Amino acid sequence: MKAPSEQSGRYQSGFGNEFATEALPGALPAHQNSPQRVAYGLYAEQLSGTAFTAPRSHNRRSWLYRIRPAAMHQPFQRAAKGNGRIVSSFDEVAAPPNQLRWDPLPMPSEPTDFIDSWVTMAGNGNPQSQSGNAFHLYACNRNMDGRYFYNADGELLIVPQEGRLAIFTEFGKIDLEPLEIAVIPRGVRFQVSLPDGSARGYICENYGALLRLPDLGVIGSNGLANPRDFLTPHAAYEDVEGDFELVAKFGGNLWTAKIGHSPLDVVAWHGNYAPYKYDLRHFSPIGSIGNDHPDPSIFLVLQAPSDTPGVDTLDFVVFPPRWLVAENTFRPPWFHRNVASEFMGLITGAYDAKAEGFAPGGASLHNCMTGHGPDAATFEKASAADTMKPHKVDNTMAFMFETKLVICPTPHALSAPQLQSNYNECWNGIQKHFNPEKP
Ligand SMILES: O=C(O)Cc1cc(O)ccc1O
Ligand SMILES: [Fe+2]
Repeated sequence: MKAPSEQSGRYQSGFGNEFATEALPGALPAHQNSPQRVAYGLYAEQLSGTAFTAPRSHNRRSWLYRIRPAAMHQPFQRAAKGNGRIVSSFDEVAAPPNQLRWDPLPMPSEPTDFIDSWVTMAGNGNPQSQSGNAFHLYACNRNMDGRYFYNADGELLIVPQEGRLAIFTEFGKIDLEPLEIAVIPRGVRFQVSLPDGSARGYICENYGALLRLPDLGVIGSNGLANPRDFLTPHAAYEDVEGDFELVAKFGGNLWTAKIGHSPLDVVAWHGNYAPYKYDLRHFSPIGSIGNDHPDPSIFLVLQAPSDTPGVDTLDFVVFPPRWLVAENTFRPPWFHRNVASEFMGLITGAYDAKAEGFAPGGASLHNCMTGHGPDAATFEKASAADTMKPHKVDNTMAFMFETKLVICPTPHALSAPQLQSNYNECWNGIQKHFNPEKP
């Protein structure tokens, strides 16, 4: 049998469960958290993800039984900010109300690991006030050998677009591929390797309330993202010593500390604060079976609520393969302006509102009250389509990070060569069809 650190991910199913898992039999203490002496000479340590006094329904914490406590490392020093393009404050440039769209990031020309490859495209709020979010892209081609990372600023929602990620966390191993997502909670240490040699995707850093499954209201007790499809790893650890580096993102800055052992040394853990993954192909969409295109809130996977009921600081929404059957209806997304701001990405295929120009790995930003919707080609096609026939939107997976907060692009995003200077022209070909003589 392989050593626990060499095994690939093994999972427990459910969202926010009270999980219990041990890589060695009897490593978890029974009926208590902090015995005088822990089995196997392990140290007990609590990791809290919410205030100690948070209501039970939202309270998240886990107990970790580890070879050495997390406190054991050299002092942190300020580190270069990865590739210099990680940003956590969003007031450097005035956010334009223009529609913005970017081509995919190219793979790096130099060996670059997951952490060093982040490019912040946009965001709002800041980690110090624990509100808002940042939207990053990554494109990397090197394993994090000897490097470990944690983010004190927010939980990370990782959306791979190309190439698998092997994420070894304190809580166990997550194997992630495009069309799956992972959430790494604030504070959890991890290391990313690239089984395919390179990888590209999107990261949402959520400074606000923890992501949770939305209420389903009149939909009932099933549908959308079902809790049993969320997978949390079983405990897995490595017991290795060496000249390693622990990188922390704290207060918007990257910090680095020497560490003489792997911090992925948790032999057993229990609790409800842990990383998880979810396969977007398991999403069970709800749609219109009569007429009219519904609001995109029907595609909500996870939400980070604000203090105002019904208003979120972050909604993660997917546009999965599905049948369109609404009759006498313009079936793609309609023209619209919202109070919410929308940062979109595409994992595979094409998005049904955009015939051209929105490439897998690319991104778009439509801020609050900025007019957008189907491009001219999509409008013409869908206006003439036969809606007596069902149509399958297939081989696609687009997604949206949507927030009540204005999304400010970073200076880099506004000057990047990937910015499409002619994006707004996709609406220029829209014809005037108005004829007061012809109802
Ligand atoms: O393409 C977009 O802009 C996202 C979106 C999709 C939809 O079906 C309705 C509203 C909306 O903002
Ligand atoms: Fe929109």
